[in-house]
Amino acid sequence: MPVAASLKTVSKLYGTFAALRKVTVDFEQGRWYVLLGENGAGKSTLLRVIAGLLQPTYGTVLVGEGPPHQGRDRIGYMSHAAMLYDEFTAVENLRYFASLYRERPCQAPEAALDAVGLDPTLKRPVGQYSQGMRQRVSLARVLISQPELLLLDEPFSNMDVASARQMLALLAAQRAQGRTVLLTTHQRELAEPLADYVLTMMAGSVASLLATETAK
Ligand SMILES: Nc1ncnc2c1ncn2[C@@H]1O[C@H](COP(=O)(O)OP(=O)(O)OP(=O)(O)O)[C@@H](O)[C@H]1O
Repeated sequence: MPVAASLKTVSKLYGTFAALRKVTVDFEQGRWYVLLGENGAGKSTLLRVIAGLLQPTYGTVLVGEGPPHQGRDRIGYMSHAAMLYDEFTAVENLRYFASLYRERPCQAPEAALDAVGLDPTLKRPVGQYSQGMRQRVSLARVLISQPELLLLDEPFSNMDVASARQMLALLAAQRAQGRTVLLTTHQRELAEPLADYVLTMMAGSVASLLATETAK
């Protein structure tokens, strides 16, 4: 099975505190991983290291064949913070983000919004959107460049269950197209039924990596 991302003895230290401790794990291409663990277990740090936003203190991270910054265009990262321009409409936000990808064909902003269940004709700036709507725009921002590796940090944290389920269906469609999804959540009952693997972190280490029925 080809590997989308791989970590070898990766540690991330803040002073003497280890947010990640000697993490070694391969993420197979086209699979869906749910990352679980208590607050502070290191889930966000793991995603940020794979996204190339954090440099590990020790160890090696590969995305495909190379380091994360080489594969940057192939990665879609969605953090807790929405990373949107509040004074712009959703279409304007997406048009701007799409313009940052020079080498990569992007979806039309309207199509990306439609795909996440938002009305592309809304003229309100996203600063006036509800949190759930902002998260949909964030997901559209991530999906617009059609990345092969999706790193999603708590994508449904402020959503109602119906919206979260819609978003999960959308992500399932991404996976069906061969994309790899790594998703952290505290709502395991929502995401776990669709996942191939459940990775549980504890105090900066991988406590377990278990295949679900879906993976078999
Ligand atoms: N810049 C930083 N400086 C010092 N400590 C940090 C820094 N960033 C993260 N940490 C610490 O590293 C640990 C892991 O944080 P991380 O955000 O990866 O956890 P998490 O599993 O994603 O938690 P949550 O579920 O609360 O988001 C935490 O104890 C956090 O306080």
